[in-house]
Amino acid sequence: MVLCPVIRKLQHQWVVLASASPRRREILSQTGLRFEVVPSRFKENLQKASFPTPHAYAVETAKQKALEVACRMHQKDLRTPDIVIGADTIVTVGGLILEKPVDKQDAYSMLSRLNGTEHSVFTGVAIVHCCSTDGRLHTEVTEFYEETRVRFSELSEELLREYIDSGEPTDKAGGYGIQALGGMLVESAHGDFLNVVGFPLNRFCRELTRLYYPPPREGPQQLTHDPLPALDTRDNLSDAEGGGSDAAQSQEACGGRAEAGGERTQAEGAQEAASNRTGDGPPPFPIGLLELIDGFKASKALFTACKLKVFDLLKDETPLRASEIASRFGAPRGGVAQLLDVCVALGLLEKTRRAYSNTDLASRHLVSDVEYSLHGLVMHHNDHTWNLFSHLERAILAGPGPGHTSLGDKATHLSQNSRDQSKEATLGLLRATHGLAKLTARQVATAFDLSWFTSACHLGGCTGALAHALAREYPRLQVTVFDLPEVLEHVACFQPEGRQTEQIRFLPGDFFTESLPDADLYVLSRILSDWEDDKVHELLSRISGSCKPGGGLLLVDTVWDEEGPENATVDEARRAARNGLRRALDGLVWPPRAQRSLAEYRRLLQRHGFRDVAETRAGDQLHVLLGTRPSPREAVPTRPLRGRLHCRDA
Ligand SMILES: O=c1[nH]cc([C@@H]2O[C@H](COP(=O)(O)OP(=O)(O)OP(=O)(O)O)[C@@H](O)[C@H]2O)c(=O)[nH]1
Repeated sequence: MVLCPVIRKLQHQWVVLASASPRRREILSQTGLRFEVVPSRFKENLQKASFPTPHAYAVETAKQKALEVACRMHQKDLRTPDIVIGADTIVTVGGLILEKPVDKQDAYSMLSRLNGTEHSVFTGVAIVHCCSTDGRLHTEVTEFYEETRVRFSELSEELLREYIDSGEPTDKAGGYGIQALGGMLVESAHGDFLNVVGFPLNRFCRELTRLYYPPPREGPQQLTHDPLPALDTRDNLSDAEGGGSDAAQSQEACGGRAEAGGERTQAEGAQEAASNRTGDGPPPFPIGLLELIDGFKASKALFTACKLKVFDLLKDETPLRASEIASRFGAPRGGVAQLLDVCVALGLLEKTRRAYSNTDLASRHLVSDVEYSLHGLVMHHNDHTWNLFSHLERAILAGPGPGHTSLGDKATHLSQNSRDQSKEATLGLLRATHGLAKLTARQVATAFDLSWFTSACHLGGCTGALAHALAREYPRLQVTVFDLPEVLEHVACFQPEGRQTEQIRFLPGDFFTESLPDADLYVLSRILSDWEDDKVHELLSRISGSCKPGGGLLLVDTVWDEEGPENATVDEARRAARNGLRRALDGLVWPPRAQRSLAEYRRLLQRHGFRDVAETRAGDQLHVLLGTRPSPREAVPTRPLRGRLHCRDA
């Protein structure tokens, strides 16, 4: 029986469910819809960290599952389904995304995390309308997600073990099936029950209704196809290539109009435009805009928790209650408990049985004395950047120009103005830059094979984070860190213990006025973008003058024309856009940095006598160029360890 009228509208459409989940098949078949099942081969391996929210990740995975099936069917059958439906269910707790457990141990750690606490279940769904013109597949994607809040009661170890032994957790997101034995674990569920089971049926029907019965004066979205008879289940669609797919593959093969996750569908745009034109009813709730309006509060909560050293208090892994944490600060419990709960919601803390502990993310980066701590960076933003941005309007209205004292004059690179800074301020800046430098140091050190250099000089090398990575990668290399005396007087506390210390020496000096130490390889990391052209030429000509034939210059910096790598995946393109946004935001309060394009950096190196300029990336934000001074006999080969040689000069 078909209760939902919109399902009747689909009676003559060829509908495909791109899922191997028996639960999804069962739920969807309850609508009376006739559909075929073609399990997706999309490998669920999108970078979770690159998504702003867990549900954006689930939606994008659902979309890629559906697109992979649409493309495969189009290619193999030369018959295109009308509609392909994909879904992905995840569980989120304490900032972590849990999918299906890989084994019993994984199931145990998932269920232990969920024990006695509340978590969210998100199912992302993509409805892909397909049509084929001139042999090309065109797709129109509608995507949405549903959230259900589920609370587990306090469960005994024995119960968890028995439940895991039942085998039920294996193919279930978060390691439990609410519809079966797992129902015993659940104290309460707020929201759509079927959403937890794997498919938010109610929301699905509402979305179809919205698509097929749009508001008055907006004609229904017409997709004209030859009606095809609905077919029976056909799990094994042949595929000569075999294997799975990834995001880039499915988008490219489709050649369609699939948008990146989180963006509005055309139908939503049309609906909003229609309601704006006619004034019928309120426009759609602008959730993205409201998140943007509130975004600063989340940053400030993180800053405050770092300032209070909440994550340091919890670093020894003994969970503490709000009252215990409050008493360490000598503060009333109420406000502290609220801050801690906000940190839980932000994925920085976990809360179990009313006690708080650090998430992995916080243990790794927010404790002040761990190897990859970003605590210094957070404090720098709290103590300086925050104030600068509160004067943003003044900075913009005053604008650049003669006599312009930009708000951020004091915050540029250490080597420019550290003489003016108090010791505490210098130390704060060193902590901020050290954290970031450590995170990228290994990628920079291995961007090219530098093993034939025996001595390197890192100009403006600050705390020696990159020097240590170079020494670790190249045991024959002696590295000199050359920086201002007032910088080097603070670096002792940043030095790790270990063998590489013998390979490194710190030499005080000013690279504009004093002779540069001898070295085969000079390194400049994030220096040139702090200086205007005349100073850059001065510095490069000094390096070129000191560099022996066969020696090299390794240049590391951000570039303004970043577009992500060639054939960038959706993730990479998004990251590049975010880096651009970050730079643009900084440009609002700091004096405009001398951002250069990759081609400009390459030309700068060439102009100062460096040849065979090779270029690659190090992580998300940095580009690395290596140029060599020609030796009289032969050019020194440059071999990237990874990545591609994008440009080689004759
Ligand atoms: O309470 C329950 N929670 C979750 C489930 C089932 O868990 C899986 C979730 O995994 P995923 O979304 O990746 O889907 P797959 O099973 O891998 O199938 P696809 O081919 O669509 O990727 C899902 O099957 C839920 O039904 C449950 O049963 N109960």
